[in-house]
Amino acid sequence: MHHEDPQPMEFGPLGPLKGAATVPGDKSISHRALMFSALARGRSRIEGLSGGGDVMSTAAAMRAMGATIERAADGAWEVDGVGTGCLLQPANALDMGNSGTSTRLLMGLVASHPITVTFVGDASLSKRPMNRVIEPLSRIGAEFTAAPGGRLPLTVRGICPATPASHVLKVASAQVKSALLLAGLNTPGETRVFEPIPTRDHSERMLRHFGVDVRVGEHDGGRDIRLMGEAELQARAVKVPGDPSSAAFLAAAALIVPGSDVLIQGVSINPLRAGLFELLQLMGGDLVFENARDADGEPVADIRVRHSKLRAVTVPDRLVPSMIDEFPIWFVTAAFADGTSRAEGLGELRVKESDRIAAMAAGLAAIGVRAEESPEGLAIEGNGGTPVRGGGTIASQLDHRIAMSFAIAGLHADQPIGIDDMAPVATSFPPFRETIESLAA
Ligand SMILES: O=C(O)C1=C[C@@H](OP(=O)(O)O)[C@@H](O)[C@H](O)C1
Ligand SMILES: C=C(OP(=O)(O)O)C(=O)O
Repeated sequence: MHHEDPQPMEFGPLGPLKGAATVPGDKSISHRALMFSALARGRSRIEGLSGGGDVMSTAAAMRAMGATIERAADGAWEVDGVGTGCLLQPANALDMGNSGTSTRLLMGLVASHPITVTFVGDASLSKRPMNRVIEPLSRIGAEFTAAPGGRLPLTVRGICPATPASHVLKVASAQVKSALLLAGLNTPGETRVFEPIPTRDHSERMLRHFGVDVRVGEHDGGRDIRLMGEAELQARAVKVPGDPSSAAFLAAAALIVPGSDVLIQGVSINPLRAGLFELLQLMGGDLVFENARDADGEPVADIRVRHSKLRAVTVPDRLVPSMIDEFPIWFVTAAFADGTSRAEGLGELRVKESDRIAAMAAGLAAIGVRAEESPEGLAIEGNGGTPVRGGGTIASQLDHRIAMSFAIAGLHADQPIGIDDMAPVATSFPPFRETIESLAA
């Protein structure tokens, strides 16, 4: 495990943001592209993979279990996979860094292979709950030992052949859903997952792209997913679209900084990821999708965003899962709207890289924004679009999204906002600062 030196930084006004920008490849899709190509037999090629630290944790883990993963001269990644059922016993514990997605999906993959794997992670990841994956994976026969409360460090003893199961998700979590589907790949027969509330469906879409028999039915507002094991994945070419969760920061910046007009190119607008964009439109934000197209089964568009006068809004429940990672930057955006904005049903935010409700409430108070925390929500008093007071130093708590959210607030503040540590931003958006500066130039 590496501990990087903290990188304190200040963010103040930079002038209107103008012109075009791109964002790193989608983090969720990148994890899956690496895992599936590492499991396929033959050579896959991935274009647009995220270079963020979380995705590199997945790459290192798949290498440790036998895949060859190399960067080609043109920047694409080439992966030689091992074949389903043929993951190798890694020599050492797998270091998942800051990445919940890597940890939970790989726990599922390992669960149906005849190997024993220990997962470790940084201080943030070591606080996050893993029982949500341990419990259903125990039903297929895998065995676990974990730190108290079902946390990392954690060891999975996989079972082969595993017993196929039919699961009903207790939390709306694409990570739990995906862990169970990935366990199903090397399990004989049918693995079934019912999610009462639909979550991001990148695993289902990409498994089909790799030739796996995955069927999705809809009933009672939920989704019933059936996967047929033991699945032979076919090596494929994958194009990873831009990350909407990274684009969210640029879109928010353009909306709140007067005079801005920005085009964010090639972003995934998967309906189960695009909740924030719809919400910003509901608030009166001038945000439109241009040139909508398809990239290997994922919908993609360029997103044009201009500075706008925003109205406060109460977040409709139906949008919550499709903007789950965007709440920190939405809270900041709401601070510039006219009136008090509210969101409830956000209990999951308390178990992300930080407690994102508490971290945002504390940070907003520090920059002069009134916000009121409830057990599962936050209400934010907006100022109608004037600069926030700013000043102070934000504790980013090893959470990239907290750090980036307050950096954006600094772009429309009377006094610059200090962030105690911008290093975590490299987990998802390494060129964050450069991208903002290039739009301001
Ligand atoms: O499946 C995924 O790629 C992710 C699912 C979400 O987590 P949960 O499954 O915990 O909701 C999200 O917050 C995370 O950033 C990525
Ligand atoms: C929650 C996040 O990621 P993960 O769960 O993979 O750490 C995130 O990127 O906001």
